[in-house]
Amino acid sequence: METVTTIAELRERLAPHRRAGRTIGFVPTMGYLHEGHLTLVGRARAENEVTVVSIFVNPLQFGANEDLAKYPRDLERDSALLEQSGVDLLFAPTVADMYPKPMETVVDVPKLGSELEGAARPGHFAGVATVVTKLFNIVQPDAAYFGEKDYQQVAIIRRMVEDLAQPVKIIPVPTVREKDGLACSSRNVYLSPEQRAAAVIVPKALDEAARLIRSGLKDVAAIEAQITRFIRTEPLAEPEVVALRHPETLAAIDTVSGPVLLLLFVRIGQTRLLDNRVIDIASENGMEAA
Ligand SMILES: Nc1ncnc2c1ncn2[C@@H]1O[C@H](COP(=O)(O)OP(=O)(O)OP(=O)(O)O)[C@@H](O)[C@H]1O
Ligand SMILES: CC(C)(CO)[C@@H](O)C(=O)[O-]
Ligand code: BAL
Repeated sequence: METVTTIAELRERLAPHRRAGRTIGFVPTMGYLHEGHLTLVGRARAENEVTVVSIFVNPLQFGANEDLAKYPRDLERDSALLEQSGVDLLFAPTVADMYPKPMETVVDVPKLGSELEGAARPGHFAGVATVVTKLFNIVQPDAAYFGEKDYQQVAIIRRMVEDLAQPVKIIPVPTVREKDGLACSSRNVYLSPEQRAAAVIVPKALDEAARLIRSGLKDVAAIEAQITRFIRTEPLAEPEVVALRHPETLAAIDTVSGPVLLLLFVRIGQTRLLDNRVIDIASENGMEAA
């Protein structure tokens, strides 16, 4: 594996691969890698001839009072993990490499980006769409891999790629979880042992919603209210977003009449945990019948 830090160097290293017509798979990350990231890398490697991973903690997607300065970083450990995983190129630019001038240009998907997690983090998704577009322009991958844990992020990136005809295939990858069900996340490291134990309420709330829907509850407001109460049974947990939505459009719905997305954004102390599940009772029943 080779590590490069500048846009020019990365383009230079990729040029021979591109001339040889090799397919390029790309995994954008903010580093402090865990099993979730390594699963994306595994998919990229299996499906492409060349694998590029980026590690860049993007200031554009952090609000003024967020954790940009304390976001966990360990490039040495990350490089070793990526090397072991068979990655070809690691792109690890500094902020000055990525943004030599203050950015004037913004890519925004304002409707999808301003609600749910976007309402709690104004400007966040414009920062994500802008850096992902810039990274796509630098790497020019055939396929890019994103975790479904960040469900709204995947929806926004898909829409951006479609609207702007960006020539890249977006591949969503299912959420990788710890043994007790908590989704792997770099920010889990912020949790004290007591908060880490409390965090299991998040995947449990996904199970509880599936149970309520399976039992025949269809009224979305009633299910959201019950899940909010369920999360609050854990005194350390404060639900910020509990939303049942259409799984493809993320549109609000009144009644469960097919597959639904439950999206959760839960604060434990200062740490916000994100999780979601698509609940599809018809297909569960179909599987039972098969
Ligand atoms: N548990 C997971 N399973 C699968 N993919 C994941 C998981 N966690 C993160 N990813 C994906 O890895 C990519 C890089 O994410 P990022 O570096 O922000 O990690 P993260 O763990 O989500 O960090 P954070 O704690 O900041 O949310 C994103 O596409 C993200 O969706
Ligand atoms: C896609 C991404 C790397 C853009 O900074 C980030 O939002 C993330 O890690 O999910
Ligand atoms: N996991 C998405 C990146 C962020 O929270 O800023």
